[in-house]
Amino acid sequence: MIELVDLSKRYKQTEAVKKVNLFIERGEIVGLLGPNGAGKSTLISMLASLLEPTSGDVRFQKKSVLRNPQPLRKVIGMVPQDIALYEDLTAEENLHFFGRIYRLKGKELKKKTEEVLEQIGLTEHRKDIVKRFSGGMKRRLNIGVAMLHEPELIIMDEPTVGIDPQSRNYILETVKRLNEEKKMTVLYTSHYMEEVEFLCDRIYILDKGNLIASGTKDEIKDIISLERALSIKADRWENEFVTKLKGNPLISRIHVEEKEITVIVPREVNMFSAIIQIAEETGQELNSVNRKDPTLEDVFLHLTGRALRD
Ligand SMILES: Nc1ncnc2c1ncn2[C@@H]1O[C@H](COP(=O)(O)OP(=O)(O)OP(=O)(O)O)[C@@H](O)[C@H]1O
Repeated sequence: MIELVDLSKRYKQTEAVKKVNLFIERGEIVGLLGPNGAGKSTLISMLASLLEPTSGDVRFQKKSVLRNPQPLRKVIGMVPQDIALYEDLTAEENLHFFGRIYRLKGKELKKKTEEVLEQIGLTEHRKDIVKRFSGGMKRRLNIGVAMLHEPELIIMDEPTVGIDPQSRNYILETVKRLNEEKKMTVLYTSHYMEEVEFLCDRIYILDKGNLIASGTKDEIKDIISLERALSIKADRWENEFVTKLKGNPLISRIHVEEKEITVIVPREVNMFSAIIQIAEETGQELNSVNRKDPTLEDVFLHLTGRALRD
């Protein structure tokens, strides 16, 4: 359906996107994963022909859209990161307003508005002023606006940032449902691994403007099949314990959080006893040491040496 070919964007000093190649097939949910500043917003703005690339091409049904973006624009619904709604209007009034921009009117506009309110779970709040909505409700309405003209492809730029868990789940379920029932193709960007793992058929991982991995979840997790991730848990860390782990030559990657340390080690090495020994030597009390099934988060740590949300 859509193909990006060697797509790049440079803003003065910053190379925000570097020669990215990516494709989206009809009916897929594709995840674009990367930490803040990785270039996700820049990439999807170029894909939606809202931003001109420095070089490379965007193709829709095998034709370049750079000179002729209209056919692509017609089938795209874009959910921006920033909420774009009229705060003093009700949910329904907002949908009517944006519906008219999409040239919907009369009975059709009414019908689409009702359908969208139902899909985003805001039917009961249709007459409420948006100003009084929670952050999560506003986001849901923002998604509703992008769905009014029944886009074939919906692009969502981190739609769950800064909202409560309940709204977040609601949004994730809605995306799944739209894909299954309406056969909507979805490009979903996020820096939350678990969202992408839950939703997406295929995943692209972007870091500092470069695509560093792509494939199905299993393919991506296979990247670290020669290694394994171990989780070490404790209430607090002794500095010396952490220093010794960091200095251990068998540990290729380490990520330290308040109560959990994740280490990546070669598959054939039995690190359990070594970790317990280091703990004994340094007076570190441990709650547990467990082998973890690799998550996409671990893959990112493996590939970049950094955690996604550092
Ligand atoms: N208009 C702009 N002018 C100059 N630099 C920019 C502009 N927009 C983005 N950048 C830079 O390009 C890089 C990629 O930014 P982008 O917003 O695409 O990343 P992102 O992955 O979407 O991150 P976030 O989740 O924080 O939005 C960053 O270094 C950013 O500072």
